[in-house]
Amino acid sequence: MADLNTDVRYIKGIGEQKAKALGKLGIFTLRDLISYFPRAYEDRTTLRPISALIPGETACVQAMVAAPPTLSRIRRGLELVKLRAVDETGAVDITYFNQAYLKNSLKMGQTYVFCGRVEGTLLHRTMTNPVAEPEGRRERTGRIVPIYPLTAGVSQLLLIRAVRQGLDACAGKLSEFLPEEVCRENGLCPIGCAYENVHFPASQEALEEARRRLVFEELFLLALGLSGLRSRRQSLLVTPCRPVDMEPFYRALPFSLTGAQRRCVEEALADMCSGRPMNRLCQGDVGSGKTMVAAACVYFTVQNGAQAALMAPTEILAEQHYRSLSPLLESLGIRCVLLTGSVKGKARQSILEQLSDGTAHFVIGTHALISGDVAYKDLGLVVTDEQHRFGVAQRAALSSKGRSPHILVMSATPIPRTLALIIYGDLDVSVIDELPPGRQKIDTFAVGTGYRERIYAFLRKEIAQGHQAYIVCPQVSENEEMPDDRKAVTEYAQMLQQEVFPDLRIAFIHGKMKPKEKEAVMSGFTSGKTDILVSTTVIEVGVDVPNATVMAVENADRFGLSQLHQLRGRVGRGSAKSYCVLIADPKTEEARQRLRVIAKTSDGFRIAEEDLRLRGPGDFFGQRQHGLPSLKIADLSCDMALLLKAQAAAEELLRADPELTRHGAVKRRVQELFTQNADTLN
Ligand SMILES: Nc1ncnc2c1ncn2[C@@H]1O[C@H](COP(=O)(O)OP(=O)(O)OP(=O)(O)O)[C@@H](O)[C@H]1O
Repeated sequence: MADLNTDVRYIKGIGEQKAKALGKLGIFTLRDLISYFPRAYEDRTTLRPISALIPGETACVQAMVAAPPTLSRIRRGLELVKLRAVDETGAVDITYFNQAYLKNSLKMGQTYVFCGRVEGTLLHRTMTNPVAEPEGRRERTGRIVPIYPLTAGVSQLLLIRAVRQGLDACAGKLSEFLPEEVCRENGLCPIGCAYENVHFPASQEALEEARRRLVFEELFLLALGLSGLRSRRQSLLVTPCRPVDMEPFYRALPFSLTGAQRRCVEEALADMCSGRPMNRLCQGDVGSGKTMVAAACVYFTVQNGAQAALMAPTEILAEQHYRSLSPLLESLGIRCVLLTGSVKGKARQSILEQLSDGTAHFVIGTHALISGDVAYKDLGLVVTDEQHRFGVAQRAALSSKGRSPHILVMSATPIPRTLALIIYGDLDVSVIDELPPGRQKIDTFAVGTGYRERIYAFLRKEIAQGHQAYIVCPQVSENEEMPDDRKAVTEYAQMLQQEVFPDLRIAFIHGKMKPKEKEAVMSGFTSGKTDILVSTTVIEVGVDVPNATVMAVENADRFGLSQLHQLRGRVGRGSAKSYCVLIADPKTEEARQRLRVIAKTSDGFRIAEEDLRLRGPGDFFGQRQHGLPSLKIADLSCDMALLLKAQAAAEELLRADPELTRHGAVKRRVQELFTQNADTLN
């Protein structure tokens, strides 16, 4: 007797080799098999007569093979099977490439259903490689057919047959685990019905119902799990910070904080005084002034007698933060040090000593800050960047270095709050929804490569007025896998210097330069000694040079929306009018659309939403997921309404039964979902 944990080899037709191939898709048991959801469907319900087949459309037709199929060998590696199929309305000529066996399996006089793209003309219809099935079989035709993601050695037909058997073997074993009232209130169909129809939909409506139930279920379990993490964190106790007079800090700033910055600071300080470890995400659009919120928290922590660490995503940024924050904080009596991978030998030793004996109050660096040999006297606060995917495991690594430090995560990706709850899991969220005063809109233009001369003239004009410019240029290479951005940048900079701007000061920077070289180039640009900085996307995040007013991006169609928004955010950081020029001859409609969106939208929120819509959540999350369970069926770009419902239902259930003691089956499912990612969530 099979159950959900039975090995897939139980299925007829799945031997060692096929089982191995299925393993690559993560399918080992019958449960995995029936939870392997289609990525799309094709509605092959309607069978048309041949006379209604229109070239260019995909359609299904029921027709009889009129004469024995012929096989011809054109050359090595190219065999054609040809046949004519007829019904009472006409004929269609069908060709198969390299499927010689069909010569004998498709038999004259028998009727089949053929599905595929119709080609040719209305007078002479043809089809190439259509799916063919004897009439009445209905595995791949005559119904809504699932389309599964495949891998080598696993075909659609194999999956369709295996899933069919899997469902038949397990149908009775799928017991309902969602509480009855949750199903009722949210109008969810029963579990067995959902699994059947998500694979083999009886109708479009049944498919919708099935998907709805499974998406809800997934988001519901996720929401429950995340709440669990959150409440576990809230049960951790730390010594509450004491309130501190922040006036000296505010007075030391060259500007007053915006209302939004102040609110974020207050939310963070309240967390730190609460007696529980802070775990807060501070979200703000590019240039909204997140660094000062961090600095305020650092000041507060050090006044409380503890140390603080700021972990930047790149060395360039770590150095920039060190340059801008240390004069401010040192003037307030806070000892700041910089610790990156390139600080070595004696210097490193000395910094490590200062951190372990507490003479250094604040350390800025890269991921090296949580590496094994760094010990702190009393680490109270870690400020980090969303790019670090700072999961529970990293937090645990840090906690072992002292008490449970407060954590503040900075993010320049403004995403809807409900989504943030999922992406950032168990973090509380603050939003800086206001830019510092005096900022002007960045004028953004998308232009073709034919405009390059005019752009150079424009750069020259801006530089003549004392401003600076960035030019970002990724390599466009035949070899998509290994674009050599370094070469692109050095050659472009050389060309500009020799042929276009012999009189201007041009520098270049890329990720593969030595840290010392990078530092020298950046400080040259920051101090105004360089007019134009040619760069790869190493300058994408966080670089802050307010005197730069032009960002030109070559091959702009190669970047995603959020990335373009980040790049554009490198200008318009002071009060001078700034410009962003996107240079591209986009080849696809999607790329054109992206450039249009970025040119007319400056609101990071809308751009993030659009990005999510255009790219789909896979890519969006691919970069950002913090070790959360991956979603099998929910699509957060269009399942938002369901997400809200699932979150509400999860909260209600937890209010009634916080430990889920009365809902053992739900609890088990949550644990299963989260233990699949046990290394990051424990
Ligand atoms: N309240 C303010 N008034 C005026 N200028 C400010 C204010 N807050 C920050 N700034 C300045 O605005 C610029 C951008 O600030 P910051 O670098 O903190 O932005 P950010 O939010 O980290 O942006 P990004 O995500 O692009 O790195 C800096 O030059 C900073 O000195």
